[in-house]
Amino acid sequence: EKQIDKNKKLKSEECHDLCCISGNIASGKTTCLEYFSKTSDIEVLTEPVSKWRNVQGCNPLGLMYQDPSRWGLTLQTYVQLTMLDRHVLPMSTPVRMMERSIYSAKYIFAENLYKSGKMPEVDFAVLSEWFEWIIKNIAIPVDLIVYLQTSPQTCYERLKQRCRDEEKVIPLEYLESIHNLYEDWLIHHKSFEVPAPVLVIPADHDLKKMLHQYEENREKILMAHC
Ligand SMILES: Nc1ncnc2c1ncn2[C@@H]1O[C@H](COP(=O)(O)OP(=O)(O)O)[C@@H](O)[C@H]1O
Ligand SMILES: Nc1ccn([C@H]2C[C@H](O)[C@@H](COP(=O)(O)O)O2)c(=O)n1
Repeated sequence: EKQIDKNKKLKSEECHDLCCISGNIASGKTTCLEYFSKTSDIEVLTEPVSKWRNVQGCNPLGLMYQDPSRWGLTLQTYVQLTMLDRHVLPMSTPVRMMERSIYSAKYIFAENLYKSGKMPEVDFAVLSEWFEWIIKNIAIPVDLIVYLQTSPQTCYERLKQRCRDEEKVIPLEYLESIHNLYEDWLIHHKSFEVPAPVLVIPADHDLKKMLHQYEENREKILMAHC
């Protein structure tokens, strides 16, 4: 409750809009953000994937895909830190669009590692305590979650096309698990509290149709505040 109060206070005082673009791996989040980045007065923050691939010369993303039981906590701790860093950056424009959030890192990716038996219980407990501490003590306001809803098969095809080295080992089943966790969280409300209203955009379509849908939803996305 305290957290909700804090969020409201921050929102009414500053009247800024934070919209998180969420969805499965390779669902088109970065492409969507690139499109909106051409609009003035919008700040776009993509996920800091380059950091996850290179922290002081090490590659926790690659290590996690090679051996999730050993490196899952390492990656997710670093993801949590870098996402928090994104959330607390002071806003300099009326609207910020951000790729995913600290919530999806925990509720989707950490949860998936744990539920699939690839993250040991003690690792999950430590990560969970960190997460709970953060959301209790630091205001992380989100005004809107835009969910790019895709089929896992579409993501699998786009993932192969993108061809990121670390992700070559990802099977379709992994994308299906991530998809189910997103659906349970944002559509069926069966898992965790959703921190903001959700706008669902069907995202299996070709780029032309996607850009058309972004235009159709522009107002809703940019005017989620106040
Ligand atoms: N609507 C679309 N149709 C076909 N390919 C797409 C579409 N949107 C994105 N892509 C391509 O799919 C890959 C993943 O897209 P990206 O925006 O990087 O996804 P994400 O940021 O969600 O991981 C990229 O190669 C991108 O060019
Ligand atoms: N909490 C997270 C967030 C992301 N990842 C992985 C998934 C992808 O391989 C990569 C970047 O995701 P994308 O922006 O392409 O959807 O990072 C993770 O393992 N844990």
